[in-house]
Amino acid sequence: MAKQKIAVVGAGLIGLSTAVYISESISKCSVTVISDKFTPNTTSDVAAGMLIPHTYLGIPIHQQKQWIRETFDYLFEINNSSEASDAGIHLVSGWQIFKTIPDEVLPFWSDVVLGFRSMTEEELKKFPQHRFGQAFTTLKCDCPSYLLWLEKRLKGNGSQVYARRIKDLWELHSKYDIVVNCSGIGSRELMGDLEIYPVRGQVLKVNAPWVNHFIRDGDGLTYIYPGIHNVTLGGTRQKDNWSLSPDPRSSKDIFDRCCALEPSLQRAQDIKERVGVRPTRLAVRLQKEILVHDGKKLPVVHNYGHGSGGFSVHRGTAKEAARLVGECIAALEGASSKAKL
Ligand SMILES: Cc1cc2nc3c(=O)[nH]c(=O)nc-3n(C[C@H](O)[C@H](O)[C@H](O)COP(=O)(O)OP(=O)(O)OC[C@H]3O[C@@H](n4cnc5c(N)ncnc54)[C@H](O)[C@@H]3O)c2cc1C
Ligand SMILES: O=C(O)CCC(=O)C(=O)O
Repeated sequence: MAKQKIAVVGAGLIGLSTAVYISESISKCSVTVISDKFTPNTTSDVAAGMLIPHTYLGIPIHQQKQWIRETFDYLFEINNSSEASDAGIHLVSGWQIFKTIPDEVLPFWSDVVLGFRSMTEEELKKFPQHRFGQAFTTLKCDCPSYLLWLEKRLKGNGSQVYARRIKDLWELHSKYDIVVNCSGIGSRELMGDLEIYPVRGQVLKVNAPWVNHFIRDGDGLTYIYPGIHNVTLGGTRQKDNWSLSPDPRSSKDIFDRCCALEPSLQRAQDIKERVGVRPTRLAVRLQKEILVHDGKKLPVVHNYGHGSGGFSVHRGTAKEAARLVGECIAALEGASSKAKL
């Protein structure tokens, strides 16, 4: 039987990781990634890349936990291999701190990360404004390195990558059998999906190599995430704001908030401002849809709307998207053998 031709739209984290999963798990297909932007110009490049799960209110917790576990296990395996430095994956330990005791003293992902425990009184002395804290070790991606590594894996297994903006997924009908839509916030226009909205995030990337413990305020607004090449200082969460221009007042506010938690950051050098728009949705859209035009059909698998948590769940959602692609292939093969009878 001829190989099914799969087009993956989007070359951010979700498109590349989904394309890798499909190309490495389904032998009866060829994969082409089509995107208008690539690393270093995607939202995924701006992210801190921490595996710190965010809750999707529209998805059952057991499902989210499975995605997080699959992602953690996958990246931990890379971290334990000679690929770790190329892929930009490393372990990082630190603290999430709270001014008041949180509702979730034991979050649902506490047994996925490593060594989760409450902070001791001695540790909390570093943060006199905070009363409670959680200590754990998690994984972090250096985002541009990880995106390049995924792209290299794809090209290495014979997949194609093209630059092109898609106005309508139907454009792909004449050349491809199945389309996988990983266009992130682009799906608002591409699919007319008004359930997805932008949440603007501004961060600073600074040189402060002496900072190697992460610190996250439990309100989710202020964080210090040490990485391989720089430390990410955050942040902002501005709903319905599309602006990709850095706002100097936000930069000062972020810097001051982070210095209040880690005063040594006053000496940070080489401060760069970065902005991204989180593709936010109550639930990741992970489902099949059949587009129909003039009696012709095009199966589509959607995988978009990862909001603040794309890095934390990407391998799990890529696996689920690949499973749906497998179902589309089975249906296409079933239809073509029936046609031959
Ligand atoms: C400041 C900030 C910090 C973050 N930190 C973290 C973190 O620490 N941990 C975490 O888990 N998550 C984090 N996130 C969230 C994470 O970045 C996102 O969940 C993730 O990057 C979404 O990936 P994506 O591939 O869906 O989107 P994108 O990276 O935006 O990729 C979408 C792709 O689709 C392409 N595209 C769109 N429309 C079209 C079209 N019509 N035709 C062709 N191509 C199209 C784009 O060019 C792009 O290549 C952070 C986000 C921000 C903004
Ligand atoms: O929320 C965090 O701590 C990680 C960074 C992030 O996911 C974000 O800013 O969206």
